[in-house]
Amino acid sequence: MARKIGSRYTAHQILGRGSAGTVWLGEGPEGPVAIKLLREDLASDQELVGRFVQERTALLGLEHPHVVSVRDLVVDGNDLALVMDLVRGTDLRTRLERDRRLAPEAAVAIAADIADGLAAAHAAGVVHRDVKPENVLLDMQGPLGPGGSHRALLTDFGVAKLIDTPRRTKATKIIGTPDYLAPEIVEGLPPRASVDIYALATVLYELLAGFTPFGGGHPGAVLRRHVTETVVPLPGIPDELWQLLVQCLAKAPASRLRASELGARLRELLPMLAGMPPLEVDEPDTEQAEEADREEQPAGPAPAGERVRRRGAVPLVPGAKPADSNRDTHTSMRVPAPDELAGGAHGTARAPRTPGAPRPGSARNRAATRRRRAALGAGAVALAAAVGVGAWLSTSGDDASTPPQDTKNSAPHSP
Ligand SMILES: Nc1ncnc2c1ncn2[C@@H]1O[C@H](COP(=O)(O)OP(=O)(O)OP(=O)(O)O)[C@@H](O)[C@H]1O
Repeated sequence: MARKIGSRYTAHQILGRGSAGTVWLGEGPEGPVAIKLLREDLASDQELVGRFVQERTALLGLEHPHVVSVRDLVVDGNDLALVMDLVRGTDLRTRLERDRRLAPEAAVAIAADIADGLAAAHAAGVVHRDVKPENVLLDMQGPLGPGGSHRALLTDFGVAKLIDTPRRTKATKIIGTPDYLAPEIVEGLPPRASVDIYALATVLYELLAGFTPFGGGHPGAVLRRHVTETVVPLPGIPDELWQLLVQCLAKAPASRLRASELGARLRELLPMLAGMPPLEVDEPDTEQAEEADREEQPAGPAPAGERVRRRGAVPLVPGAKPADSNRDTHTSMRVPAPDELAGGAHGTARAPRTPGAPRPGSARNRAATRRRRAALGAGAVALAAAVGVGAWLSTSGDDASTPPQDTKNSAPHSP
C-alpha cells in the first residue's frame, strides 16, 4: 500500500524495521530511495527526533561509495522521515546469521570498505560511534568484490558526533552497543575517531570467528572485559591479519591505526587470503565467562529483554520491539567507576576452544572451572555487590554526580 511522505516522496513497501521506525522502499523525484520513517508514537521523543536530525546533519556533504548518503529530511505533520540512497541487498548482521563465519578474504574486503567509509567520515570531522554489523549494508546488485564479497556501505549515523565540538553527551553516560565499545568510552573519555577503529576491528573479528571477542553474558561484564581483558588469538588466522586486528583492538587509542591506513593495509592482505576457507573456529568456551558472569550479577532478575539478547543490548527507545530479538540497538548507561572496572573475574574474554581441550560441561572442565571459581574469589562478588551491575543500565537520566573518569591511556589521536 503506497503512502505519501511529504510532497515529494512515496513509500511503497517495507524493507526493514529498526528500534525507532521502519525503512521503506520509496520513490522520489530522482528515482528509487530508502525512506526511514520515525514511529509515530515516538514523534514526541526529543532524543529520537534529535537522532534523526543528527543523522542528516552528520552526513551533509558526505558523498562516498562506502557511506549511505542521506538525501533529505522530511517533516510533514506527524511524519518525520530520512530519505537515503537505496541499497539493494541486506545488512551484514543478516549475512552473518546466515553464514555464521565469512571466509577471510570476504571478511577483510568488507572491513576494508568500511574503513574507507570511516576515513571519509573522519576526514569530515564525524565519528560514527555505532559501527556494528547491523549498520553495514551490502549492495547485492553491484559487481562482486574480492572473495565474492558485496560492496559494503556504512549507515545509521544517528548517534554520530562531530569531533572536537562541545559535547552533547556527558561523559557520565555511555552510548553505543556493548560488544563494540572501545575501552576509553567505558572509562568516560569523549569519543574520538579511534573508537570507530576499535569497533570495526571487533566486527572483523566477529566476521572471522562468528562471535565478538569480549561479548557474552551481562552487559556490565562485557564493558569490563573491554578494559581489562586481552583478545584471544583465532586458530589458523594468518599472522599479518592477526597483528592488524590486535593493533586496532589496542586498549590505548593512540596505538590503533587510522581508518585510511587500516583500509590500505587490509587491501594489501587480500591477495594472500584469496581462496582461504572460513577459519575452523569452534564455539567459544563460554562456560568460564558465564560462570564468572553469574557471580557478578546482582541478586534478582536481569533487566527485561537482556537475557534473550546475546549481545546484551538495551533498547534506547522505551517499548521498542525490533523485528528480530537478536538485533542490538544502542545502549545508554552510566560510566562505571575505576574500582568497578578493576574488580571482578579476569580471563573471561571469549576463547575459541583449541583441539584436545575439554568441552564445556565435561567432568574435566567442571573441575577446572571449580578451581578457577575458587581463585576468582572476592573481586567478582565485590563488583556485583558494590555496584549492582544492573544499575548501570539506564535508558534515561545521567548520574551527574559521577565525575568523568581519568584514564591511564595516552591521549587519543584526532582523525
Ligand atoms: N538505505 C537503505 N537501503 C536499503 N535498506 C535499508 C537501508 N537502510 C536500512 N535498510 C534496511 O532496514 C533495516 C532497518 O534499518 P534501521 O537503520 O532502521 O535499523 P537498525 O540499524 O537495524 O536498528 P536500530 O535503528 O535499532 O539501530 C536494515 O536492517 C536494512 O535491512
